[in-house]
Amino acid sequence: MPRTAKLPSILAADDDVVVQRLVAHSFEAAGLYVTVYESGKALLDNVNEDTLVCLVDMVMPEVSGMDCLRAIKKKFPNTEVVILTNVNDASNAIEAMRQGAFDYLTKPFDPDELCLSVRKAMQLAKASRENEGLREAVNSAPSLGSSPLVGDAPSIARILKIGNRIAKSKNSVLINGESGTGKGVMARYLHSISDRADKPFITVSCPSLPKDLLESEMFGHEKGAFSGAIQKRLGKVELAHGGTLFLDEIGEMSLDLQPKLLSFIQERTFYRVGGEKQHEADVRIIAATNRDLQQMSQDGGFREDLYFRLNVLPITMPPLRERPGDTLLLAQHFLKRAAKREASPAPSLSVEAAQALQAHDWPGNVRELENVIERAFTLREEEDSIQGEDLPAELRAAKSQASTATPSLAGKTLSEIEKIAIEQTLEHCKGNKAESARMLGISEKSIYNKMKRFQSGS
Ligand SMILES: Nc1ncnc2c1ncn2[C@@H]1O[C@H](COP(=O)(O)OP(=O)(O)OP(=O)(O)O)[C@@H](O)[C@H]1O
Repeated sequence: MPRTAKLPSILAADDDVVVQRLVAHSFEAAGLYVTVYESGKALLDNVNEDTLVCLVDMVMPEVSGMDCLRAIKKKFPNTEVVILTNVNDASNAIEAMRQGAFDYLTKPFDPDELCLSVRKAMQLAKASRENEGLREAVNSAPSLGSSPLVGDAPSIARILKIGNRIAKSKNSVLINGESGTGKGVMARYLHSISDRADKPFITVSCPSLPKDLLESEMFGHEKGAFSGAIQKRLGKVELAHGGTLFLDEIGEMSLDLQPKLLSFIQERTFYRVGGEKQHEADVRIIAATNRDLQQMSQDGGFREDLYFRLNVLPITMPPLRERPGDTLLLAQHFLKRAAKREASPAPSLSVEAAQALQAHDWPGNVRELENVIERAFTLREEEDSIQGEDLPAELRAAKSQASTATPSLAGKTLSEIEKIAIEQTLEHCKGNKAESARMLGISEKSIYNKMKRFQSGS
């Protein structure tokens, strides 16, 4: 018999009654609605195109988790499947990932990790219904050597929404944001959901070359154009023909080269260095910067006309400290990625480590988080978990400062402690109730109800 059935978006199947209960409780506590079945067959009888995610035990009599996975993916490719396995079943789990499972978790599972994984799977399932092409972007587009775009903060969701429209346009995009916020990831994502996705995505890193070489890097050169130009070389503009040219750190481009780029954007024509023949290339420009180009153009450091041409479709990547809910999501993602690379189960994050990650300000944004997690994964003391001590000292210090700032909870009632936790989380999330709910592991509705109760003093 199904245990809970409010919304049909998540289905689960496990033949073990204890696991059935645990799954139902974990989801309920996280504000997610699930219907739990006692067999793979019962689940397959009930799955339909509205099902976002199925959580299936790998080993079940008659219809196994793998059978469920194959049947679901064949009939409902936009339904995501998360597999539950035993620790010693890693090779099957890897096979399941190859067959299109979204994720696998080993038993005994951590309820937070389970809910996080299922939420991510739901996010992907919803997004791929809106846009079939998104799957590649979220699950990684190997041909681009890119990262998937992970994040479900409202600010990121808004960007993804406008991103779907921006991707279809031919106009230039300017991605602003602090270093490490994922401007490059966003550029690849836009390319991967555009109708140029099967054409090249070529990056030019503007600060990496002296200005003369940058012109040749972009537009190519003819043989003998300068000493060292022993043969003709195609530029990145030509290599990107039909696709996207990503100009990283455009604010570093010299004023001498900027008119040539402007002319290319306007006319789609260019000359190779040392050449007299005009060439054409059909290229969509995406530029990124961590500098204030508008201010630079007012101060004369960047051409204003080029700024306007680039800034037709602006996107701003929010810093990680403004989307604290994404910190753990990204941390889990980097852990899973590292674990998959080594074909081992992903270690969990201890409460202490998770708190330290959330207390940190992340001046280096996602790149800094990625490095911290990679380091912790490699140096961890315990095989199956990341502890506070596995993190760099400055993160542990930030956490202990945060905890000394917390008022003592001794002598308070549970209800008072709950109130403090909710108020502090809301403050941490700048009043964002959806993010706070996710962090606290309760539903947004529970936050509203509890706040109402606190206000009425009951
Ligand atoms: N949303 C995200 N999901 C997954 N990985 C991310 C995300 N955002 C950033 N990263 C990872 O963080 C690192 C930095 O990202 P990226 O290079 O895109 O940032 P950037 O803003 O372009 O940085 P810079 O301004 O220094 O060039 C990369 O390794 C990238 O894979």
